[in-house]
Amino acid sequence: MRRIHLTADHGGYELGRALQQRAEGAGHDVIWHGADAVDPGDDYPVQAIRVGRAVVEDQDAGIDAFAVLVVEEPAAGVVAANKVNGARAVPATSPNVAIATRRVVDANVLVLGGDADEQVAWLTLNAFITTGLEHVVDHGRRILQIEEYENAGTIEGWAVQLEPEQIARQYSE
Ligand SMILES: O=P(O)(O)OC[C@H]1O[C@@H](O)[C@H](O)[C@@H]1O
Repeated sequence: MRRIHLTADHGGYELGRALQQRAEGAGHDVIWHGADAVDPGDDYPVQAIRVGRAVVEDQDAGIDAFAVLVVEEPAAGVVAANKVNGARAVPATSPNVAIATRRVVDANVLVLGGDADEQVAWLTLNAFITTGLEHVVDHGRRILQIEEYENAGTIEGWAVQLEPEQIARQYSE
């Protein structure tokens, strides 16, 4: 069971709701962040940033959480969600793509296209939430560099100087 912060704009509303039902049926702790209905006037940045913030806050608190955003054009949602410090938002059109994003960059926000096949989207979501980071020393160091830039505005400092065991320890904390 995982917490899933789920949201969709009018470009992904029907698929978002379908995924909500499936995820709840599978026993996950699903938090729906809107919209409440198809609203052509809603804007994806609000929802993208909302779920980006929610997943980062949960992960900082040690909660096993992910975010999923469904919009018409995934790239738009990815750009918006990645403005949140600590959010690593990626688009994925298949389980294999989702697995790669999790292994390499420990992505925490999955952005799906509203016209995706429901079953493929569900399998993609499941692959995303059940795959972990691989090669923690190398991949973790690079993620720590991103976080260093987010927090300090530089990648010249501590993250690039860590020893492998420090990276593994730091990343697993
Ligand atoms: O309703 P329109 O503006 O045509 O398209 C909305 C979609 O276009 C992009 O902003 C987002 O992907 C959103 O889902």
